[in-house]
Amino acid sequence: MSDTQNPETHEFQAEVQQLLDLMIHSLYSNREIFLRELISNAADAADRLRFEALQTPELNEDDPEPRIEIRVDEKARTVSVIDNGTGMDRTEVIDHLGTIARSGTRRFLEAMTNDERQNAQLIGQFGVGFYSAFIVADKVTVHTRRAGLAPEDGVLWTSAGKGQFEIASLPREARGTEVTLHLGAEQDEFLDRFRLKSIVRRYSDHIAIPILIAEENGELETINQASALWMRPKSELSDSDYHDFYRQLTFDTEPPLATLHNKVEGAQAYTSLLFLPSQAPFDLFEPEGRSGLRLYVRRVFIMEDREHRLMPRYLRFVRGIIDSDDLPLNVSRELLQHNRLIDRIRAASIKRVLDALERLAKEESERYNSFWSAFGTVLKEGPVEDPANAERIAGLLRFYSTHETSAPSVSLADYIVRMKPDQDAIYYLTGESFAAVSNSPHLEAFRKHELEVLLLAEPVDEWLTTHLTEFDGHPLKAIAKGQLDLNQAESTEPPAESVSNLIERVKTALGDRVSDVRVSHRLTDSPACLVVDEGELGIHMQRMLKAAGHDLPSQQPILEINPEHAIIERLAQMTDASIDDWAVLLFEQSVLMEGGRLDDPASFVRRMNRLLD
Ligand SMILES: Nc1ncnc2c1ncn2[C@@H]1O[C@H](COP(=O)(O)OP(=O)(O)OP(=O)(O)O)[C@@H](O)[C@H]1O
Repeated sequence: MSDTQNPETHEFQAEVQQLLDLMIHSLYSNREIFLRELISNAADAADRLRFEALQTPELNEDDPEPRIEIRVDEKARTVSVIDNGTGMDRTEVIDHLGTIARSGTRRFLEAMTNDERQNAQLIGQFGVGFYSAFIVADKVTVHTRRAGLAPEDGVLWTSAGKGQFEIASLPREARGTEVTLHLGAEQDEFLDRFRLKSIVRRYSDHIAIPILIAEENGELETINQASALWMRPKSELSDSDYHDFYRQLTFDTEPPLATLHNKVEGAQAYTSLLFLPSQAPFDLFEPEGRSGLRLYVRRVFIMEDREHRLMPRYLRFVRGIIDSDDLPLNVSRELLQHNRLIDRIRAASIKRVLDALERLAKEESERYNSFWSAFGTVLKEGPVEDPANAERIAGLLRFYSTHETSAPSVSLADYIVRMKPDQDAIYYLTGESFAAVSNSPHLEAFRKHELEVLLLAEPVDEWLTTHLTEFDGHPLKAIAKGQLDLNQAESTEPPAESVSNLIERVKTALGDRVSDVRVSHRLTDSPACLVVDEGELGIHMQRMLKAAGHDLPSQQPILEINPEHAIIERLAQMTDASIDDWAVLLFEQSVLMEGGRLDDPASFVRRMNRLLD
């Protein structure tokens, strides 16, 4: 290419080089995916152009039909992927093909392991795209021209993937991008058209744009189906059609747990094709995770639903597409925010997903449990985010309980079936970790009375329980809050005088560390525990909020002591000054049992040693 001008050499951003090196090593056994990635970029560029041309029809020039072409040159040992999409201008080439703009790729680098298979899956999920070309090529050139610019504005990008790339001006008549791979030694299999076609069919069959290959005699053959799969009638589609489409959409290697394909006719027509994945993507909990549905209007790709307008955040694991016949093609993000049509599509889609989950829970509880272990934490955001559906979502929740400690598989309905005849609430305990809640002293009285308690140890549980206050007419009650009267008779008896005296002395010793000290009716084996008043934030919740930087009004817990415990009996008889140490120690023990931290651990140790001495 002798007529290039203004050549410049640029360094790759450090992470790009790192990514390239890692990718070449870890994906070698899966190297055919480079073609999927290049085709996917070409299709994205075509989609973008279609969208931009709605506003600016001139961008189509006189070539409005999108297409992707694969060309092989056996002599030069090159494979090219050519599109007539948006193309790139010089700045875009430098920005997009020299840096890693997306934070997802950075996280991919962090998540990389030494395990090749895992990395291949990872890379699939992150879709690191363009750079995968270097797995099979020892040199890559990109010749591109931005739609709407003059042929002289064409740009040539060249790199051997070794730290640098060159960029130069090179006129290009055709709009769009041509990526040419100069195959490395031993990559001749990718000169075989038959092999290329089978890769395209495997990975890119449902790309809604024709993918053509130039045969040796120059004739063009269309390789893929090139139709929007979701527009075909259900009866024509097999499970494997859906799976292939799902794989292309999500790069997920596992087939989906459920596929929901619906065509809604009538006043508002739209088609939705929704998938419930069977495994969680890596970025499920990232604020900018690539979750979300894709919105189409009459087969034209409009945008990804990053703002969760089509599907709420607590269902962000649902993948798929919505294709509306009635939205305007020039729909903008702002318009999406306030659109009754979108509201209706959203409500109907939520309903479809909840229906499907209920069906799965009822008919295939084991698969539902595996769904739960992948996405349960996300679904627990539901009652907070979507109060209108809170009761339905609550029915889908699963928990550990004192009845079932091996897996979180207890539903609220299961719990209700096991309730005692006079039991008036669904009991639960929240805390820092499963170990902390399942060994908590708060459970002692419940164990004694054989009352089941749900054990909640995820951070989201604190929010969940502030919003989910009843289920099926039964209130949910935190067992670490308020007074507990499981056995009315016991609690009405006034404490013995020695115990009342002890309580007064402990109160004095603890000062403003506690708001009260009282006799407990929830302990059998432990000497003391901490509780908060009904209506106050739980101890664990207070700690989480403080850790997140919230300024909370100080709420001191209540220390409850168990007068039947040997230590308390002994303390009640004690008269010397060491009672102060004992009081503080009881308090500190109780903080530790809650999974909390001591403000002054050194004093705790000294105090304990004094008493042991
Ligand atoms: N054929 C193309 N036409 C126009 N722009 C392209 C083309 N190929 C790549 N690009 C630009 O380069 C960017 C980087 O591509 P790359 O494949 O590395 O990541 P991506 O496509 O953004 O992400 P992913 O592949 O994970 O979806 C793209 O976002 C796009 O802006």
